[in-house]
Amino acid sequence: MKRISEEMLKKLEEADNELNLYRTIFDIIYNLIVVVDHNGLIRMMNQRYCDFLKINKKDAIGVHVTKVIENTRMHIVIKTGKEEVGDVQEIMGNKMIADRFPIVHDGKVIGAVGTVIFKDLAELDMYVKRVSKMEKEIEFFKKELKKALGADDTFETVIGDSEEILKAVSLAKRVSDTKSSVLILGESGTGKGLFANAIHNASPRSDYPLIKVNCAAIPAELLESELFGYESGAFTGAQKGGKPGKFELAHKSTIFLDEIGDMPLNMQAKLLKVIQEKEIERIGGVKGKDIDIRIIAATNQNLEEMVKNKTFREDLYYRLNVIKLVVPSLRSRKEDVPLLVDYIIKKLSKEMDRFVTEITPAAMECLQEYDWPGNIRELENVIERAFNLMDKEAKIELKHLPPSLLQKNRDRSLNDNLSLRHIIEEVEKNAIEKHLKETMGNKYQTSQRLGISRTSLYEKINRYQIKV
Ligand SMILES: Nc1ncnc2c1ncn2[C@@H]1O[C@H](COP(=O)(O)OP(=O)(O)OP(=O)(O)O)[C@@H](O)[C@H]1O
Repeated sequence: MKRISEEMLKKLEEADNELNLYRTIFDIIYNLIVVVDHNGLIRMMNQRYCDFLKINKKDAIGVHVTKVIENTRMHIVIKTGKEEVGDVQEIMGNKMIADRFPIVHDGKVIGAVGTVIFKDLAELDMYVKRVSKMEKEIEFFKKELKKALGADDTFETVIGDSEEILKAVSLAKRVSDTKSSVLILGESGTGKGLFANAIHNASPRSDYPLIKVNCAAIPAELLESELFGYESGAFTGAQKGGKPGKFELAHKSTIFLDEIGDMPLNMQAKLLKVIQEKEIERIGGVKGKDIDIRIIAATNQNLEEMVKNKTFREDLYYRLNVIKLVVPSLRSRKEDVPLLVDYIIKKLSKEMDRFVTEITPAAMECLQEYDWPGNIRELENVIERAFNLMDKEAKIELKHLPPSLLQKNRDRSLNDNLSLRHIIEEVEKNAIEKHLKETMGNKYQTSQRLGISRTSLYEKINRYQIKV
C-alpha cells in the first residue's frame, strides 16, 4: 500500500513538472496563443498575447473570445470544426496572420486553439525598434540618475597627474577587481567618496548600485535599523511589512561606510559580526540572511590613534584595513591645482550654463599659493563663488576670489616678483575697466583720471585686451 502511494505520488510529481514545463513554453513562445472551450470562452492565453492586447490575463480568462480579441473567428471554428490556416486578421490596427485549429476529442469539438503572428517582418521590425528605443531611453535615464546621485564617477573623473594622486589611482584600480575591504583615509574634501565610487564602478559589482551610509549623519540610535533593517512590528512606529537595511540592499554590491570613525562602539561590534559571519539579521527577525557584500570604509580621523584610545575596535580596524588607500591632500599636490581648476571651470560652466573659459595668471597663482585646508571641496566652492560674482567676464580674476584667500597670500606674494607683476597687471586692468565704464568709454577722461598718457592707455587696453 505504502509503495503504491509512493509511486502515485512520484507520477503526480512528474505530471506536475511536465505541466509546468508546458506552461512555461506556452508563455515564452514567440507566437500569440489563445485556447477556447466549446462555448468560445477563453481558457488559456499566453503572456505575450496579454501583453500585446495590454490586458491582464485574469481579465481575459473565462470571457467570450469575441469580447477580448478583435475580428476573431475562433467561435466559428468551434462550430464548423474546420481549421483555418493563414487567415489575415486585423488586431489593434495591425495586420496579423492567424491559424485556428479545432480541438477534437472522441469525435466531438471540445474547443479550439488559435495562434497569431505579425503579418510581415516590417511590422515586427517596427515593434523591435520601438522596444529597443525604449530600452535606450531607460538606459539613458539610468545613467542620468547615476549622474544626479554622483554615482557615475570613474577613475577618469579623478583629476590630477601628480605622483601622489597617480599612485593612489593605480592602487585603487588594482584593487577594484577584488572583494577585499578597502579603508580610504584622507582629509575632508580630498575625494574619498569619489574614490569609493570609482572603485565600485570599475568592479564586477557595478551592475548593482553602490550603497552609501554616512555614519556621522545618522543618529546613533537609528544607525542599527538603517544598517540592518527591521521586521514588521519590531518596535513602536516600525513600518508595516518591515524595511530592509543598507546591508541587505547592498547584497551582491558594495557598501560605502563613510565617516566610519564616527560609528559607535556597539555598532562596531555588530559590523564585525556581519563581516565574520556574512550574515545579517533584521531587528525583530528570527533568522539570519546570507549576504555577499564588499565593504569600503572611509574616514578623516586617525583610526590608529582611536584604536589606542579604545574608541575604535582593533579587530574591526584590521578587518577593514585589508587595503589602505590614502588620498593625498591638495596641499601636498599643488601642481594639480591648474588641472583641477580647469576641470571645475568646465564642469560649472556646463552646470550653470555660463561661458567662463579661463582664469587670469594672477588668480591662478593665488589659488596655487593657498593651503586648501578644505581641499578640493573648498576649491570647488571658491570657483563657484567666483562664478556668482562675475558679470559678463569670461575670465576669473583676483577680484572674484574671497578676500580671506587673497589676504593669506599677500605677504608671500610680495616676496615673489612674478606674482607681484601679475597682481599689478590685474589691478591696472581692473582700474582701467572701472574708469572706462564710469566715463562711458571716454579715453581722454580715463587717462586723466589714471594720470597716464593717452598713448600709454591705448597700449594697456591692447595688452589687456579690454573691450571698450
Ligand atoms: N581628484 C579629483 N578630481 C576631481 N574632483 C575631485 C577630486 N577629488 C575630489 N573631487 C571633488 O571634490 C568634492 C569632494 O570630494 P569627496 O566628497 O569625494 O571628498 P571626501 O574626502 O569624501 O570628503 P569628506 O571627508 O568631507 O566626506 C567632490 O565634488 C568631488 O567630486
